[in-house]
Amino acid sequence: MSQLQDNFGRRFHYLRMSVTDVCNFKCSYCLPDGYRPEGKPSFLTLSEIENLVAAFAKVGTRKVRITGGEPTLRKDFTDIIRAVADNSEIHTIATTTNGYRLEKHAKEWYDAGLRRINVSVDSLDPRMFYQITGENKFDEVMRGIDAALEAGFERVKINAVLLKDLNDKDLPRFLHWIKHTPIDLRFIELMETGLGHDYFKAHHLAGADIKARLEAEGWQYDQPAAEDGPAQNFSHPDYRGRIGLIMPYAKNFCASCNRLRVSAKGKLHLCLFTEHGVDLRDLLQSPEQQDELIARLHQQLQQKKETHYLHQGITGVTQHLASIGG
Ligand SMILES: Nc1nc2c(ncn2[C@@H]2O[C@H](COP(=O)(O)OP(=O)(O)OP(=O)(O)O)[C@@H](O)[C@H]2O)c(=O)[nH]1
Ligand SMILES: C[S@@+](CC[C@H](N)C(=O)[O-])C[C@H]1O[C@@H](n2cnc3c(N)ncnc32)[C@H](O)[C@@H]1O
Ligand code: SF4
Ligand code: SF4
Repeated sequence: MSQLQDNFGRRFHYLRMSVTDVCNFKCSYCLPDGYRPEGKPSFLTLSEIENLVAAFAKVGTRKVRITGGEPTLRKDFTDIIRAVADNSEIHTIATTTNGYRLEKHAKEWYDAGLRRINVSVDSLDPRMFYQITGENKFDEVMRGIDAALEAGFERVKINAVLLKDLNDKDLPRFLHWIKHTPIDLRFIELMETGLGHDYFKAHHLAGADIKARLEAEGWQYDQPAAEDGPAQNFSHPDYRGRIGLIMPYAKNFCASCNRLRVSAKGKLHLCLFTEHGVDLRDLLQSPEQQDELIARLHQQLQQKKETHYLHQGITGVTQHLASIGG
């Protein structure tokens, strides 16, 4: 079966699969008022997830990231990991989490087959962490990261969204942390979302400023491997950790796009900022629908645009990133 490819020659081997919209944090740039259910939510079931992953694996997906909302709030989160791990075509299983349940479950998730974990930590100052996330859980999250490092994960990455007038003084603390700790720290430029226009205006900070500071301090740009996504990575001989910058407003950011997204309600999103999602759920009900599902994926890929339209303030259907998993 042929690999998923778009009209710009980009190949898609990475699926970001959202499994819930629910979240227990209130990050000011994402869900400032917390999660608000719209009616009775009905998220992908385990068997729908199995059918989805099987079809994507058949057309070249080798990496699956389980995301959300907060994916670890799913009671069957460990079963989801196991179901993805059971597919021998998937070589990398990752998740992105706020770290809230990590301390208790890191080992269990590792044993189920999870190999990479990205944890969101927007500030190393506990008070600022509370101010940004709406949860006074800094110590728990940091203990969770220690538990992940001990459990043997291949990669532990930390995501921090760059926020003007909030965490923009935190770089020295972050650098101090990764001097002796083998984590990959990533600074993500704040992206505008449908509900985040004013917040974006107030707090957007260009990643290029951080890049210039890092280069001045001897951090070196790592040449990307062929399968790498849009982050720019840097390393330094005096530091055990590395730094990545995700700068979606930078020129050519989308040229290395290698990922597709499926929402917790089973919609395919060709871009983080697509105009609409395409329902896949009707074709997730039985393994026998796989060929039809694959045909829909190939057909949809022809519609994928070359880039996002964020520079024009067009955020598509994405009201906040919790609705699509970031
Ligand atoms: N605009 C845009 N932002 C992205 C893309 N991929 C990741 N991001 C941003 O980076 C955030 C963190 O991504 P993660 O969930 O940690 O995953 P990742 O960057 O794919 O991580 P790796 O698989 O470790 O490279 C996302 O929630 C988005 O905010 C992308 O393709 N486009
Ligand atoms: C939507 S969350 C889902 C997973 C999990 N709840 C977490 O926070 O890690 C995924 C990532 O998106 C990032 N994110 C959310 N809204 C964003 C925005 N407007 N701009 C940039 N990154 C954003 C978060 O910081 C987080 O690292
Ligand atoms: S960024 Fe993650 S933890 Fe924060 S509100 Fe959004 S989904 Fe929840
Ligand atoms: S903004 Fe859209 S096209 Fe660009 S890298 Fe992200 S998902 Fe791909």
